[in-house]
Amino acid sequence: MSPVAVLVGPPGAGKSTIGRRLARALEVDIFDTDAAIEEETGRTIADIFATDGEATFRALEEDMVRRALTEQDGVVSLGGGAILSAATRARLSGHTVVYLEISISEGLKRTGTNDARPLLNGGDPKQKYRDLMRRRRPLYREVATIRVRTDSRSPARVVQQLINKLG
Ligand SMILES: Nc1ncnc2c1ncn2[C@@H]1O[C@H](COP(=O)(O)OP(=O)(O)O)[C@@H](O)[C@H]1O
Ligand SMILES: O=C(O)C1=C[C@@H](OP(=O)(O)O)[C@@H](O)[C@H](O)C1
Ligand SMILES: [Mg+2]
Repeated sequence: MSPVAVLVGPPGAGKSTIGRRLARALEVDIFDTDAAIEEETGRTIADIFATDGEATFRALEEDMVRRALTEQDGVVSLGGGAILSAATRARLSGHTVVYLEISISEGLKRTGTNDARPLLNGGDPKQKYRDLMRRRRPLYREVATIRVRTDSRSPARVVQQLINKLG
């Protein structure tokens, strides 16, 4: 089994939202690795970060992505930091991987100020998002086979663009 598309990109790019809508449009299942981790552990991502730390979350995430890539045949949405794992990047090779691109200013607007994304909490969110993009942009580009810009595009238009590109 292999997903029809795997969505990657920074927080706020729309991986979860576009994943759901794309799956509906293609009439396939959606599998969001963050939601699956929360379901399997019975805990929120924020709680895992706060109690066990980022390294524990990354290990759970790496394993969930590994299973998703072999067990799912619909749309798979990853968390924004999943591509930090070299093993995950290697496993993405050969898959249809969509990089949902977003500007820093729009990404910040979409993630806003809430507790759902522990990585952007505390300190200066703008600086955090900038640092995150500096480190990750080359990794998103490395794994992507398709790129779609999401700035000033409604979710419906992003999905339409994506369907055109997926062919
Ligand atoms: N193309 C878009 N235009 C405007 N808002 C969007 C778009 N895509 C997603 N959003 C909004 O941005 C927020 C973050 O989206 P989400 O799908 O959770 O992103 P991700 O999973 O990549 O972090 C949500 O409130 C969502 O409704
Ligand atoms: O960028 C990151 O490191 C993270 C992004 C989150 O997912 P989204 O990208 O769906 O917000 C979630 O996996 C976790 O909070 C860590
Ligand atoms: Mg998400």
